[in-house]
Amino acid sequence: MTTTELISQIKKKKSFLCIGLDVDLEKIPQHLLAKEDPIFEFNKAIIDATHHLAVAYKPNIAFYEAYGIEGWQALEKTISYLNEKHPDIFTIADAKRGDIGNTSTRYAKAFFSDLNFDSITVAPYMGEDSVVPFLEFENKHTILLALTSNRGAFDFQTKKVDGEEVYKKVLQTSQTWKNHYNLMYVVGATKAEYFAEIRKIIPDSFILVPGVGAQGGSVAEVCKYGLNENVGLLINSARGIIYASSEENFADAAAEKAKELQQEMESVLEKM
Ligand SMILES: O=c1ccn([C@@H]2O[C@H](COP(=O)(O)O)[C@@H](O)[C@H]2O)c(=O)[nH]1
Repeated sequence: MTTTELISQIKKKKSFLCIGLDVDLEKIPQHLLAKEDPIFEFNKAIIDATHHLAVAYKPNIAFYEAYGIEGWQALEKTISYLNEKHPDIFTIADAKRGDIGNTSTRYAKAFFSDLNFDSITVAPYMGEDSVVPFLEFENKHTILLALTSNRGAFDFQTKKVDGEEVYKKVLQTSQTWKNHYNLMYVVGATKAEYFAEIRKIIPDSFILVPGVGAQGGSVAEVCKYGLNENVGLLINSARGIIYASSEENFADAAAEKAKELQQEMESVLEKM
């Protein structure tokens, strides 16, 4: 999907909501465990109930790898279902990959060519040659970790090197790389006070913002300085939506939570 198509979906749905598909068999409604593929059945029900409220879905790959071959097959079925039934939805493989160049090339092939995700999260720690192989794919997006939502973000990302915070160096330096127009960035909702500084460095880029809901971040605080003229934000919530209920009505309960976030986003967009 192109960035222009993503922006047009945001305007059409009046939403910049991304729903995290982080499936935990201990948290899903127990009646689904009797099905042949409980992970896929859970995802399908959540997608069917919420696709009109969200512009993106983000399965975190760890939640699928943790279930071995069955988890991987459920991931394949989920991305195929999204691509076939909802080709207008932006898909994010939250895989946090990145390695020496020839290895990154294989990761890019797996997630972009084989699974056909629109985007993947990548860690910048190994530098330019570990990221550029992902950027070579046209109309695929590489979402670089800049300032993450967790406490550990303060261990390295906000530390200064040569007078500048590491996360700022990540933003500035990556903007000089080949095909940098395929970059987006991760900034946590729990770091809302950093958005004004971040927008000075990357005014036009899309930012994926995890950390609302279960981690306590606020949509309003993120939007204050995070929005740009094309909206430029994808705000993610996983547990706060998908585990709203563990009863049979779980998908309706998820849709209610998604609707609350979508309506908050719609009123933000109306004021732009
Ligand atoms: O900085 C980051 C980067 C990624 N994540 C991921 O986003 C979701 C958040 O889930 P919630 O249940 O809404 O808290 C999850 O997959 C994380 O691994 C993040 O939280 N922070």
